[in-house]
Amino acid sequence: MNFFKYQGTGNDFILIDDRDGQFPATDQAYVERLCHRRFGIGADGLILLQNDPDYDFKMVYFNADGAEGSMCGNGGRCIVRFAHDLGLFERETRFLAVDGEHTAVVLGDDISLKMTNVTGIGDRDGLTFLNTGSPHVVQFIDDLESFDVVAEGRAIRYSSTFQPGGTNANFAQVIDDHTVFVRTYERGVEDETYSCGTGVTAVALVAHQQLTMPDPVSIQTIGGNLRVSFSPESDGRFTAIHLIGPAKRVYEGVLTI
Ligand SMILES: N[C@H](CCC[C@H](N)C(=O)O)C(=O)O
Repeated sequence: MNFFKYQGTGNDFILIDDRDGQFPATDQAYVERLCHRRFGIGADGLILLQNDPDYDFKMVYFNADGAEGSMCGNGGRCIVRFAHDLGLFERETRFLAVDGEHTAVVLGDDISLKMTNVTGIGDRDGLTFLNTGSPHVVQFIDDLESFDVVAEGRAIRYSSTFQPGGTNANFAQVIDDHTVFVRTYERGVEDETYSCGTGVTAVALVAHQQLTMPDPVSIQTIGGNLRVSFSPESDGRFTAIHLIGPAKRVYEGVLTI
């Protein structure tokens, strides 16, 4: 079976064309092994591109621990690039993911991915929490470079407040009046990743609501730059949310395990 490796701002994924439905998707240990950086290909997650009768394709996303995850924004941009590379559409696409319908547009090196609407930004035991397709805590701090993202993120991820599912944890530092630097501890990878698409989306919306940062918000991550545009609604919801940034094929290979 062939596989492809893609990355979006350093969030890296194994992509498999599973339109024939042959991939053993229920074998969690196998997916985990493929994502392992010593025993496998190495990736933050694995994504299947499957057929769907009503859409250009369907995205099935697994975290590096082999379990099916909630929505993945960078993975969403990568599978759009993959579908484009496979010739499934020319400029605009409509696909199905775990959180429902998404549309996306190819803009040169960038993919603009429409994210699910956000119902509001809440407070859970003093922590800012929202769901952008995946659950995210957002915390603004002053010196993000020297911050212990793994220790602090893990404490939030496993705190009783967010059980049983847990949450992703994002730490953000304001760079200027429209730019934020973000580092994320990802559930399911159980480590800091170079970038998290649903996470930076969450940070942008919180930066708008709490710090009046205007649309669009520019985001810096360890793996590169993203932009998030959105429409704030009067009832606290956000619509027309777009995550915009690069997504690239890195290599292709043949599975021998
Ligand atoms: N890397 C992903 C997030 C995956 C979500 C996953 N960590 C979970 O909560 O299941 C992104 O770009 O949005």
